[in-house]
Amino acid sequence: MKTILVTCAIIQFDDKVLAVQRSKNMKLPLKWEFAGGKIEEGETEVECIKREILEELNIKIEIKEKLTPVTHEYPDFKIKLIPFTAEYITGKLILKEHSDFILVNKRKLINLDWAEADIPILKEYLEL
Ligand SMILES: Nc1nc2c([nH]c(=O)n2[C@@H]2O[C@H](COP(=O)(O)OP(=O)(O)OP(=O)(O)O)[C@@H](O)[C@H]2O)c(=O)[nH]1
Repeated sequence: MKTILVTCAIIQFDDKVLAVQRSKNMKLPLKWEFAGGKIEEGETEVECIKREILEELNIKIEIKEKLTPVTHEYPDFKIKLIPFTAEYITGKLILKEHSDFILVNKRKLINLDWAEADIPILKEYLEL
């Protein structure tokens, strides 16, 4: 099975963190994730995550740190999910693809129904 390369960003807004919910017509419907998307040809990981965040959320972010990538096999596809921590810089948050978002205290993130590939990332982030 081919592995899809996907970046995602854990975006901090002061003391809160952004999580977004996939819409019911996307893959992994209604699961929570960190915004991001597939790396395009000729693009670096950092270029990808900044582009995806602008496209999906209409905001600009500053990348802080790369966390450990996670390879995960779903029943019908396999991804390598490449996480970054980031900080919100500017722009009004507008959801272009997702059905919902939440800004929560880091410790409350664990209560959401996450896409499976995100669980190890969330654990690493909670230990930072
Ligand atoms: N952006 C993002 N995608 C994730 C995360 N966790 C995770 O399993 N994924 C999966 O990675 C895949 C690629 O992300 P994407 O956002 O570009 O995909 P997409 O919905 O446009 O895919 P599609 O157009 O093929 O349906 C999705 O199938 C998504 O389910 C995450 O935290 N962020």
